[in-house]
Amino acid sequence: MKLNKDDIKKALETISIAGEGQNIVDSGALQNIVTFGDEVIVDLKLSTPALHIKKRAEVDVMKAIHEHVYKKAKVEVKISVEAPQKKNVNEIKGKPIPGIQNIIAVASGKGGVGKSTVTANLAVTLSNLGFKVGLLDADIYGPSGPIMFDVANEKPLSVTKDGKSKMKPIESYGVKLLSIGFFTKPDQAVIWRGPMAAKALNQMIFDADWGELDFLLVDLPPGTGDIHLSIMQSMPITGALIVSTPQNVALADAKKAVSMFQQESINVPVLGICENMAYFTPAELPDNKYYIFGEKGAKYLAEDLGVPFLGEIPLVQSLRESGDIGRPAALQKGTALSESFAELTRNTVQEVVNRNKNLPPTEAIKITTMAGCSAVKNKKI
Ligand SMILES: Nc1ncnc2c1ncn2[C@@H]1O[C@H](COP(=O)(O)OP(=O)(O)OP(=O)(O)O)[C@@H](O)[C@H]1O
Repeated sequence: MKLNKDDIKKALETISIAGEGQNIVDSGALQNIVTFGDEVIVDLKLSTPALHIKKRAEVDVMKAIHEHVYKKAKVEVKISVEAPQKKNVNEIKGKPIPGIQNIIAVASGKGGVGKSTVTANLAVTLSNLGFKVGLLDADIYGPSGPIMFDVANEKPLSVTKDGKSKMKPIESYGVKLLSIGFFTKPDQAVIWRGPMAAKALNQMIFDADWGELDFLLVDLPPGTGDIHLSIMQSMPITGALIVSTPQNVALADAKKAVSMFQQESINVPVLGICENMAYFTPAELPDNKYYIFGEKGAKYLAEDLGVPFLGEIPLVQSLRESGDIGRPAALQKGTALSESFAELTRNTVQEVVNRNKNLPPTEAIKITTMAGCSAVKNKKI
């Protein structure tokens, strides 16, 4: 007697794994059927290691083949178990924002290392490459977005979208910008700290008319504090980019920032580390490099932590000047500086692509516990 695989498959469509609604063919549990004369081997893949469910599946398969195909068939059932990955229930993730494909948080740990300068230049370089880019300046301690984009005197207007009043980001050099700086005077910044700042940020995230964006860059305040948590609770961050100088004190804080994003309860993929102020080259000695803050410290840190190194930006007077006059230096094409930013941008985009290919899409997870917050505070970093 030669057994027919289609008959066996049909027979197996009559049974299901305990606790699952679909039959074992439709549910994907059936992996393979092999026949030799009156012998048949059925491969099943189950999502549970529970012994009684495995036993029941084995018996059901035998019964179905004996009843529907051939009652003297010699049946062997091979069962493998592949448990679905457990979700971290304490994970801190906010709601996705419709229309926004990727959200990149730019963090530094230490203040003054050039996080905002790197973010602004990354934003204009992405925009020049044809991406739709937004920048949320969430640095409540020193919002510099409005100055760096030469829009310090502007105020976001209110527009009506789908019957709701929304804040319209200010557009400059092709980048849509919202900054806590639009709503504060420099000497008032302190009042925005804490819950008020978190509330204002939420409005800039959800009550703003960002439209369609390929990338929303979020310029975080220095450190690893409450604002970081509140941003991560508010929106699903695709990945984090860490900026550091090669100096030891900055590297120690950059390490803390990496560690914060990699906390189990936060679990934001770190796209990589960018080394800012990597070296100084005087205009009159273009071949000389002076490692004022140390040599390749951030590169070595990235290697140590097993995260990508995204690029190095030199210490250049014109970069500081361009920030102060509100015209990001990367806009000036064909310079060594714009090439450094182009390299950083290419690597960052590549890491976002890798991240989206290898990891599940960012999900909206409701916060049901504050475990994440205490975990951050308790973790030795
Ligand atoms: N590579 C560079 N070459 C020259 N100047 C730089 C460079 N990077 C940043 N700067 C200057 O250093 C200063 C601090 O930079 P920036 O404000 O970007 O730092 P930050 O890390 O965002 O600071 P904060 O602590 O406010 O978040 C600014 O005056 C900026 O113009």
